[in-house]
Amino acid sequence: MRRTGLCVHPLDQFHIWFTWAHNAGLAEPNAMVLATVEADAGVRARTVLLKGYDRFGLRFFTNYGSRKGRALDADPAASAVLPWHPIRRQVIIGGSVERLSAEESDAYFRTRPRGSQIGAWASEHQSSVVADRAALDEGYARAERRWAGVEEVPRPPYWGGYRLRPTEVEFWQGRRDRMHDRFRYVLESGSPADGTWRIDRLEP
Ligand SMILES: Cc1cc2nc3c(=O)[nH]c(=O)nc-3n(C[C@H](O)[C@H](O)[C@H](O)COP(=O)(O)O)c2cc1C
Ligand SMILES: Cc1ncc(COP(=O)(O)O)c(CN)c1O
Repeated sequence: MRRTGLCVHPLDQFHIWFTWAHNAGLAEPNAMVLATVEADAGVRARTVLLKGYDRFGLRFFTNYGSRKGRALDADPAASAVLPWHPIRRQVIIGGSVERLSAEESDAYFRTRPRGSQIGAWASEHQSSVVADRAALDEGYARAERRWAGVEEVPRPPYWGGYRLRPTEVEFWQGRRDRMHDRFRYVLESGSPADGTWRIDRLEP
């Protein structure tokens, strides 16, 4: 990797890499490990699916009442890792999240298969303890009956998206002898979409 070959904006560079990862046939190139801060439990990470991105940030969807949802609403700081092992690449994004608008969340929810839409209603309290599989299946059947005959299952009020607004983005390309290429974009001034980004090469 060469400094001169990098895009001025990290999300433009991300687009090139994401397209490459997609075309390389990786199983789930949009799977990203999202770390959040919890008031009493430190840091916690889990995988979510990246469902869209632009210069404003990266969008993912979840249950706002889940463990991650509550963590993010109390402290919006977050970091996401896209681990593209087969192509020896990694992207790390740091920043803070904001909720998407109801319209943006509605628009995405409408694209989900009906079964997943029902599932969101059945998993109202995502991340809380459930007695057993039977209780889950009953909940799914109840939600199915509730929306039977309704052509478009509405988005549950507790379900929607977040945008991770980047302030730092690192691109990592594995190379021989552990002498990897690493370039980090840091937002120096302005907003993520149209601010000024500094680019530094890092030691591997
Ligand atoms: C590949 C993969 C993708 C996932 N994508 C999502 C997602 O987009 N949204 C989501 O809420 N959970 C997703 N999950 C489940 C989460 O990892 C997690 O178990 C769940 O959201 C509860 O997390 P929490 O208790 O930290 O809130 C995914 C899991 C895997 C393995
Ligand atoms: C619970 C949950 N919610 C949301 C998603 C996001 O993906 P999709 O909208 O494609 O279901 C996933 C993907 N694994 C998931 O497991």
